Amino acid sequence: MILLQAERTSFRRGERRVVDAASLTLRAGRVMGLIGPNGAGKSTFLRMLAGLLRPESGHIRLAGRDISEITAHQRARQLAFIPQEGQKPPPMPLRALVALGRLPHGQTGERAASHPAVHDALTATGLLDLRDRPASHLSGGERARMNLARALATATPVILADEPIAALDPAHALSMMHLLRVLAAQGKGIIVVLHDLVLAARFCDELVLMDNGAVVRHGPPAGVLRDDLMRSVYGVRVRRIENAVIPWSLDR
Ligand SMILES: Nc1ncnc2c1ncn2[C@@H]1O[C@H](COP(=O)(O)OP(=O)(O)OP(=O)(O)O)[C@@H](O)[C@H]1O
Repeated sequence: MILLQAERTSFRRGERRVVDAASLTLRAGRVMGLIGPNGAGKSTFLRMLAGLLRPESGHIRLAGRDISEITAHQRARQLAFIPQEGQKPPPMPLRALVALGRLPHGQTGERAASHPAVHDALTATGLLDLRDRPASHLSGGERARMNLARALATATPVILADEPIAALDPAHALSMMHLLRVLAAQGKGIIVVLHDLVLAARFCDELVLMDNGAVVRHGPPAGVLRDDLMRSVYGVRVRRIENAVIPWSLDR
C-alpha cells in the first residue's frame, strides 16, 4: 500500500533550485533511507514531504490525497515529522512533552499523559525511567529519543525523521534503527535521513540518493551504494571487505 508519494517536486531558495524534480514512493512496511552529501537537499525534500514546505512544482500525495488539500490537523494524524536536532525543549516533564503527541487526537493534559500510546512510546524508546525528568535536562541523545517517542505517541502510519541518530552513541543508534525496523514490521512507512551509510545499508529496505537537489538513484541498498555512485556523489572510494556483515568500507 502506498502511503506517501512525491512526483517531480521542486523547491527554490532564492535563485537556486535546492530540490529539483525529486520523486519517491513510500509503501507501508518499508524503511527508506534518504542519503546524500551535505546540502544535497534532503531536509528540504523531507519538509516538503511533511507538508511543511510547499513545492513550487510537482505533487505530494499522502494516503492518496494531495497534501495541500489536507488540513494540518488531519495531516498530523497521518504523518509525524521529527526535525533535525534544534532548540532546547521547555522545562516540562518528559512524559508531558511526549504526551503532546496525542494533541492531533484531541487529547491534552492528564488524559493524554495517561494514554497507553504514551507509555508504549516511552518504553519503546527506553525513556520510561526518565519520564519525570524535565525535558530541558536531557542530553542530546535522550532528546533525539524523546522526539521519536512523541511521534510514536501520535501513532501515525508515516514517520519522517531527519537525522534521528546523529546525536546517538553506537548502542542507541543501533537500537533506534532496530526500532524503526520493528515499526515498519507493524505496517508503518518510514523515511529517515542518514549520513551513516553502514547503518543505512543494514537497516533500510531502500535508499534514495540525492545530489544537488536531484534524486540520482532509488532502490535497494546494494544498487545505490555502488562504487561509481559513491565516488561521483560523495567523492569517496568503496573498499570491499570479504565475509564482513557490511561488505565494504569507505576511503578517501
Ligand atoms: N533557509 C534557507 N535559506 C537559504 N538557503 C537554504 C535554507 N535552508 C537550506 N538552504 C540551502 O538549501 C540547500 C539544501 O539544504 P538542505 O538542508 O535541504 O540540505 P541537506 O541535504 O539536508 O544537508 P545536510 O546533510 O547538511 O543537513 C543547501 O545548499 C542549503 O544551504
